[in-house]
Amino acid sequence: KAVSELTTAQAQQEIAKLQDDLTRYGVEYYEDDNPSVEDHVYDAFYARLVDLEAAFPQFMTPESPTQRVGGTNVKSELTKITHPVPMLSLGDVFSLEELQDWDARTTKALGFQSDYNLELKIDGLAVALDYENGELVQASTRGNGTIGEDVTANVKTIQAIPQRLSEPLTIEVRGEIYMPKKSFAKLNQQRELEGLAPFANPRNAAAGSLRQLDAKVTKKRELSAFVYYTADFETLGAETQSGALQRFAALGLPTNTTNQVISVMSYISSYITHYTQQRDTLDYGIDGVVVKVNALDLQLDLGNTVKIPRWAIAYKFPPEEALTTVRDIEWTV
Ligand SMILES: CC(C)(CNC(=O)c1ccc(Oc2ccccc2)cc1)c1ccc2c(N)nc(N)nc2n1
Repeated sequence: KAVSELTTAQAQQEIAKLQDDLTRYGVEYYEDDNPSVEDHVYDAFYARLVDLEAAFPQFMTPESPTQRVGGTNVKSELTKITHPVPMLSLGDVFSLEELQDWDARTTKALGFQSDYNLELKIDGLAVALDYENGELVQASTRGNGTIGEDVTANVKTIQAIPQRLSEPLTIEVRGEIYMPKKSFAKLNQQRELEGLAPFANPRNAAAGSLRQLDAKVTKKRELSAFVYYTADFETLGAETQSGALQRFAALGLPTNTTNQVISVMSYISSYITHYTQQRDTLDYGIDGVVVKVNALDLQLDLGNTVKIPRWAIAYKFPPEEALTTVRDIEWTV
C-alpha cells in the first residue's frame, strides 16, 4: 500500500516489523558474513522504512536501523588499509599426481631437488600483523590481497597474539586467525539458545567474529591464530621457512608445530595420509597441506605470479561435507 493510504495503526505495525527485520538482517550481514536476504531486498525494505518513518515520525525510534551510525546499509564499516606487500593466495592441487607434477616443475626450475617445508593449511582467515619496535600497532584482514580492513582493536582481544614481541623488531608477519572447534560448538549452542541462526562453519564464525565493529563481541568469541609468513625475513633472521617458524615462536608468536622438512615425495604422501586421518582429532579446521620450498633464497629465485607464489602449493583435502553427500547418493542408489 502507498504510505498515504495507510491508517496510523497499519503504519505503526509495518514500521515495527520493518525495524525488527532490518535490525536482524543487519546483524546477519556484518556479524555472520552470511546474510539471509539479498542486498537489493534489504535496500527496498530500508527505503520503505525511511518513507514510513518520515510520514509517521511518532513511530521513529533511536534504535531504528535508519538511525544507526553510518546511516544506510549496515555494511562493514571497518577502515580500509592498503598492504604494502600484497597478501598472496596459494595455488591448489587435488591429487598426489598433481602434487608430483608440481614437484617435478619446481625441481626442474631450480635444477635440483630442494627441501620442502610441509605445513597444515589452516582453515581460517588470513591477517597481517604489524609490529613496530616489538609493539603490535596494526592488524588487518587480507581483503582482496592489496586492500584489507583494519581489525586492530579486535585482534588485540585474541590471547594467542602477543601485544609485544620478545625482541623490539619492526616487522609484518602474516598468519591465519581461526576459531577452535570447541569454541565453535559452544558459540553455536549459545546462538541456538538465543534463537539466532548457527554459523555454517568455524571459518565463517571466525570471519564474522573478527570483522566486528565492537571488539567486546570479538573478545567473547575465543579466537586463536597461527603465524606462518613474513616478507621481512632478514629482520626476522631466518634463511628457511622452517627456521622462520622457529623464530616466530621465539618471538612469542603462535605457530603450528606440525611442520616437517621433507624432500622425498614418498614422505610427503605419508605426511598427507597421516593428517588426512588425524584431521578430526585436531581442535582447529584444516583444509589441506601446504608444501613450500624451504630455503628462502630459492623462494626468491622462483618468485611469484601476481596472485600466488611459485614456490608453494596447497594440496587440498576433499571437503568433508561433500564426501558425506556423495556417500548418501551412493547409498540411495
Ligand atoms: C605462502 C602464503 C601465500 C603466504 N605468503 C604470502 O602471502 C606472500 C606475500 C608476498 C610474497 O612475495 C612478495 C614480497 C614482496 C612484494 C611482492 C610479493 C610472497 C608470499 C600462505 C598463504 C596461506 C597459508 C595457510 N593458510 N597456511 C599455511 N600454513 N601457509 C600459508 N601460506
